[in-house]
Formats: sequence, structure tokens, C-alpha cells
Amino acid sequence: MTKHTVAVIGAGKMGELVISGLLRSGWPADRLLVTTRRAARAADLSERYGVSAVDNATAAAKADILAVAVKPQDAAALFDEIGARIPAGKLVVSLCAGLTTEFFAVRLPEGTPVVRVMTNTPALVDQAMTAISAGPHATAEHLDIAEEMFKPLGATIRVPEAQQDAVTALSGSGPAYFYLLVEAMIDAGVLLGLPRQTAHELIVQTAIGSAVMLRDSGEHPVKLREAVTSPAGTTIAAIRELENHGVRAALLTALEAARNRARELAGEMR
Ligand SMILES: NC(=O)C1=CN([C@@H]2O[C@H](COP(=O)(O)OP(=O)(O)OC[C@H]3O[C@@H](n4cnc5c(N)ncnc54)[C@H](OP(=O)(O)O)[C@@H]3O)[C@@H](O)[C@H]2O)C=CC1
Ligand SMILES: O=C(O)[C@@H]1CCC=N1
Repeated sequence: MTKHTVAVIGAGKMGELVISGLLRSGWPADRLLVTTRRAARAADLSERYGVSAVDNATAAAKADILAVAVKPQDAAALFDEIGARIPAGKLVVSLCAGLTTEFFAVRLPEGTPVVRVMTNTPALVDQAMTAISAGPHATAEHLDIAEEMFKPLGATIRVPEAQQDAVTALSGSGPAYFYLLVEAMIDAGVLLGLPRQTAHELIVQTAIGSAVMLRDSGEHPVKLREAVTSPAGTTIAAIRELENHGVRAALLTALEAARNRARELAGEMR
């Protein structure tokens, strides 16, 4: 069992996912702290998860690992408040989109190790995809600690930090693209005259079945798609329309826009 105490600084949506995932994995509640901006939010988290809510300075003093889960736009103010007061020997793990480890390093006492992670909301069901990168002063041991934190929430991968903005565009934002697709396909079912609930059931189970096949069959997605696409059949009629409407090109451009936005966030917060 871990000997580390984690403080989630800014326990909003992602921070809560980390807390609940760690608790599900058996991380002791007395080794978890949260900080929030609003007292009501702190009380709610303490009541539901049995973790202590403290102020940022107390978290920085008491925890071994500071998991930074504020919005990128709030990170500079947070580190103006506590950065210089973080004692030596702490590990800072940033969950923030776009922000580089250098952003934190210059706001922290010299030598403070920083690890950058990009996770995603399926952490709620222990199916997150979390990419982990070493920043300044982060050793293999620090990466192991970050992995110990995020492994219970799903899959983990280590990537060079230079790839983190692309990772954010793919897996960080990725669940939103799939939900949009599912939402549109359910609407299509309604257009075709199905009750909304029936369309919902059909599409959600089809999404789950397709995802499990992608993960477990070992087949390339092209092969899996070809197996569904009969000559002169229904699927190819739909695929022609998807290609006519530039869905493939739209995805390329969309994910590039997400990557660019991550870069912009870093620039805006410098
Ligand atoms: N949502 C997602 O799918 C993903 C988000 N991320 C990253 O995770 C981070 C958090 O995102 P998300 O959880 O969605 O955002 P939320 O707004 O839900 O959570 C951020 C929380 O931080 C609190 N906060 C802000 N400033 C402070 C402060 N100085 N001290 C204490 N608490 C503070 C906010 O309080 P208040 O509620 O009062 O504003 C809020 O509750 C972001 O950096 C984002 O880029 C990464 C991957 C996926
Ligand atoms: O939209 C965002 O900025 C965050 C980061 C990745 C997913 N959500």
C-alpha cells in the first residue's frame, strides 16, 4: 500500500475523478487531501469521500504529491499564492491541458520535480487513458509514483512531453468526440422513426461492442470496418455519404485545432 499522501489541488470534475478512483483502488482516505475554492464544495467532497479538505498552503505542507487539477487559466494565480512556499521534496503532478512542466518549474523552488499527465473522464469507470511525461527534475521513481496514482483509473502510457498537446487532442478530449458521434447517431435513429430510447439502446451497445472488438480482436480498424461493409449493401451507402461530407477530413482538422488550442493555452498562461 502506498506511503504517499496526495493532495488534489482544485478538486473539480477531474480532481474528484482522481479522488474517487484512488479510493476505489484502496488508497487510504487519510492519505488524500483536497483543496477547493468554495467551502460548500469542500464540505460536499469531505462528506461523500471521507477525505480532509484543507487550504492550499496546508496541502502543500502536508502532502508528498500535489496533483494540480485547476483549469489552466487558474494555475498562475494558484502558484503565485503557493509556489514559493512549497517545501522541498514534494512532487508536483499537473493534470492541466497545455501547461508545460516548465510553466510550473519556474514557479517552484529550484529542484522540485514536475510530472505532467493527461488523463480523461472514463476514469469514472476505471477506463481512463492517462499519458505520463517527465518534466524537470523528475526521475524514474517520480514517474513510477505518477503511474501508481493513475493505473487504478485505467490504462497508462509514458510519452515525451513534446507529445502531450497531441495526446490532449486525441485522448484527453477524445471522449467528447465519441459522445457527439453517439448523440448524432441517436438523432439519426429518431429521424428514421425509432423511439429515442430504442435508438439510444441500439447505438450505445453498438459503441460498446465496437470498442471491445477494437481492443480485444487485435485487428486493424480498417479490417473491422470492411467486415461490416457488404458489396452493394447498406453500410457502403452510408460510408459514401460520410466521405461526401468530409467526416475524415473534419476529424483531422478538428484534432489539429484541439492540439493548437492546447499550445495557445500554454502561450496565454506564460
Ligand atoms: N474535463 C476533462 O475532461 C479534462 C480536464 N483536464 C484538465 O484538468 C483540469 C481540471 O479540469 P476540470 O476538472 O474539468 O475543471 P473544473 O473547473 O471542474 O475543476 C477545477 C477546480 O479547481 C478549483 N480551483 C480553481 N482555482 C483554485 C484555487 N486557487 N484553489 C483551489 N481550487 C481552485 C475550481 O473551483 P471553482 O469550482 O470555484 O471554480 C474548480 O472546482 C484542467 O486543467 C483541464 O485542462 C484534463 C483532461 C480531461
Ligand atoms: O477541453 C479541455 O480543455 C479539457 C482538456 C482535455 C479535455 N478537456
